[in-house]
Amino acid sequence: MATVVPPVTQDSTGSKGPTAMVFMNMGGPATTDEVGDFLSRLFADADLIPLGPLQSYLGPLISRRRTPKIKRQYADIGGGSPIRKWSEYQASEMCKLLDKTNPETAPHKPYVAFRYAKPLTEDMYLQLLEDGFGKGRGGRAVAFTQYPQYSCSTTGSSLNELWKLRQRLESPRRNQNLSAAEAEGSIKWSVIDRWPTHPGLVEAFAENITKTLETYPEDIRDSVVLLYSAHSLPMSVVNRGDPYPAEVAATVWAVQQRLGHRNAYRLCWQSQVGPSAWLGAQTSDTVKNFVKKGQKDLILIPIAFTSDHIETLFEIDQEVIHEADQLGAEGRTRRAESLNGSPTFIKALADLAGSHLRNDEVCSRQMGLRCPGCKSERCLEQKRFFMGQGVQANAAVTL
Ligand SMILES: C=CC1=C(C)c2cc3[nH]c(cc4nc(cc5[nH]c(cc1n2)c(C)c5CCC(=O)O)C(CCC(=O)O)=C4C)c(C)c3C=C
Ligand code: FES
Ligand SMILES: [Fe+2]
Repeated sequence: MATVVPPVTQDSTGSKGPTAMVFMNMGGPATTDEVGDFLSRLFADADLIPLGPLQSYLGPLISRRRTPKIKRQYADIGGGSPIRKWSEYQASEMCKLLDKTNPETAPHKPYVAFRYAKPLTEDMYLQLLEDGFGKGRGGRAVAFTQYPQYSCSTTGSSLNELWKLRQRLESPRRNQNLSAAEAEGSIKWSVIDRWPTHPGLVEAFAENITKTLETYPEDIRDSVVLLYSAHSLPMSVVNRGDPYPAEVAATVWAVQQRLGHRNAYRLCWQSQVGPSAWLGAQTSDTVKNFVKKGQKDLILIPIAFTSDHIETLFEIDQEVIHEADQLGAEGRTRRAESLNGSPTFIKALADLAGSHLRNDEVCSRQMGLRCPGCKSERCLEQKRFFMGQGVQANAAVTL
């Protein structure tokens, strides 16, 4: 494989570098004016919201109808989502650590690829090519999902999009401008597809929970109930066999173990949208029930997202906790801080990425296995592509 023309000085380039570290996530509107575009991309995504043959008609209709309400929510949390700020910070701090721990793949260059907001996956890909990756010169890039637990509706959707753009921008079959030789030297992708029980992630959650526990008087601290809250899934996705509910539960169990099971806990699910059946118990009902029964000392812990977003800043802080107070919680229902800029969390990201790079991993074995109820050709093709990128090329890709 040809090497990339390094975009930085030769001195800092290791024998296998440079390496692009691409943080994948859903993204969020940076300003209230971007809410319409964000929702229209979200409702156009058949991997997240399958609307059948009417997707291109119904998607824009539903997104236009929801825009005013969601705009107000972003206005209430300060006018936009902080996800871009946190993602860029986390990625660049992680790359600084990797340059020290993994000099052979240095320099590590941070990129962010969002599914529904800027910078979009396409913006990231074009930037990679402009920076000297691909275009016949090869180079290595790691698609690092920022969802710790894998769902086909989140990480799966981002990987399908990445695979689609790779076909469009680098495949000789789709792009007549590329010769076969150039395609030979296209970007070598690997994927960090899930990390629900990474010890550093668990430590970072445990640290933030402990900080919040310490705001309660010592004599009642052990009787505070920990309410882990994750974005829910439609039951149709759960019943298809999506891995997310089991992986979220694995994170919760690992954090509970790290905390020594000193507090009782429940895992509950938030943010369901629309009239269909979603996985419960719902976070808001759970809090209301506990408070009504007299259990007011509750800590809400967002467990499936690594930075703040409307679901923490609006739904938990302004709706759920407000409701608890109205029912008499007297400020005793609180929220643990999101991971955001936690140095423990950033060290965990570097540790995870560092061993992925050192071990030349392609993706997890688990990624090859499709959901038992999956009928999507996109999933099949995407998995074939990413599984076939390296030494595991002949590993079971799936039916
Ligand atoms: C791990 C996190 C998430 C999963 C799993 C997830 C699945 C999922 N979401 C929808 C529909 C919507 N989600 C919306 C917003 C939204 N979703 C997540 C995370 C997960 N979603 C976040 C963090 C956000 C907010 C983004 C931010 O604040 O920056 C929305 C838009 C908001 C709204 O209209 O209410 C929709 C719609 C489905 C259908 C789904 C599983 C199939
Ligand atoms: S929906 Fe899970 S693999 Fe396709
Ligand atoms: Fe969502």
